[in-house]
Amino acid sequence: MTKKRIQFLINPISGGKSKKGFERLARKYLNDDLFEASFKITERAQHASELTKIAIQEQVDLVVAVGGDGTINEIAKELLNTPTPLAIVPEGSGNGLARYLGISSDVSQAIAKINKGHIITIDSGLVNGKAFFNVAGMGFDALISDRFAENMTRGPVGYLKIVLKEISRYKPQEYTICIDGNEIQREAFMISIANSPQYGNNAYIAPGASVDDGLLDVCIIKQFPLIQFPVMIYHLFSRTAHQSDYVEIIKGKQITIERPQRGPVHLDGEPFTLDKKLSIEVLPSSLNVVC
Ligand SMILES: Nc1ncnc2c1ncn2[C@@H]1O[C@H](COP(=O)(O)OP(=O)(O)OP(=O)(O)O)[C@@H](O)[C@H]1O
Repeated sequence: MTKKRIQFLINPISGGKSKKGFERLARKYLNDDLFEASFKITERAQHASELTKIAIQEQVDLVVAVGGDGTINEIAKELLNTPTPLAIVPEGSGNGLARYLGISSDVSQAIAKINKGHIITIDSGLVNGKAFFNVAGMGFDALISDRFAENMTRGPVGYLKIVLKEISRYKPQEYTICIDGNEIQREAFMISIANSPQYGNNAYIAPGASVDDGLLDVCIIKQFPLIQFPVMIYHLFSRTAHQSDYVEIIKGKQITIERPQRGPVHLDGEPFTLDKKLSIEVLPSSLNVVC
């Protein structure tokens, strides 16, 4: 039997965790009767995309993201609408998509899934032509991703520190939102567009979202009094965000959002600056994932 060629792409900084022993550990658990493995370490942002393009040219059978949602994004956007599946070894700070897909952060268990080779097809989303697979967002959400990217302390503690610093001075923005032809105006603290239910670390912004329903969940979070912050956090972690008076969730396929000016948007936690008008759409069944 010909062995499948598998390309591991390792983000050395994701999750603030050293991956020095990763290759040895992965080789220990990977079934070498089935796979011929190659390992590459990313050297900078977007390098995982470049390496994925090369893997596709070399007709590799499977590309593995060893990192968090940002690493997955860089790899998956190249695998989008190709037959080549993505596999994930969760090594990020939040691991939103991997947690939703039930992929363990334990390397032996994540590799066991690869050995089994069960593949599903999931939806993805586009914001002004840029792909996301977990959650995209604007407003406070995007500002935090921006700050987090510059931050030296990765992981949930670093994230929380930035949130606490920025939250008291953040001003909500006016948005005109059109979801499948229905236009609404909202003043919002932030808007998240969810393909899968959670940001990461089991913080569920869209408890009813599903990666294979052909829909995106538009989560509009209104400005809330600071004293309500612990209650908002409780809603996120108890999967009850939809029950909060400050959260409105509308499902849709074609979405446009217009804001006062060009500004930050995050795609799977990675910061970008995009136009004031955002065209968002779901790409149903567009990515194969081992899980
Ligand atoms: N060698 C490198 N040096 C610096 N940055 C890198 C390197 N390789 C990849 N990156 C960047 O690291 C960033 C963070 O990766 P990733 O999102 O996977 O981890 P995380 O933020 O810790 O996890 P999560 O997104 O699950 O919260 C990405 O923006 C990626 O482009």
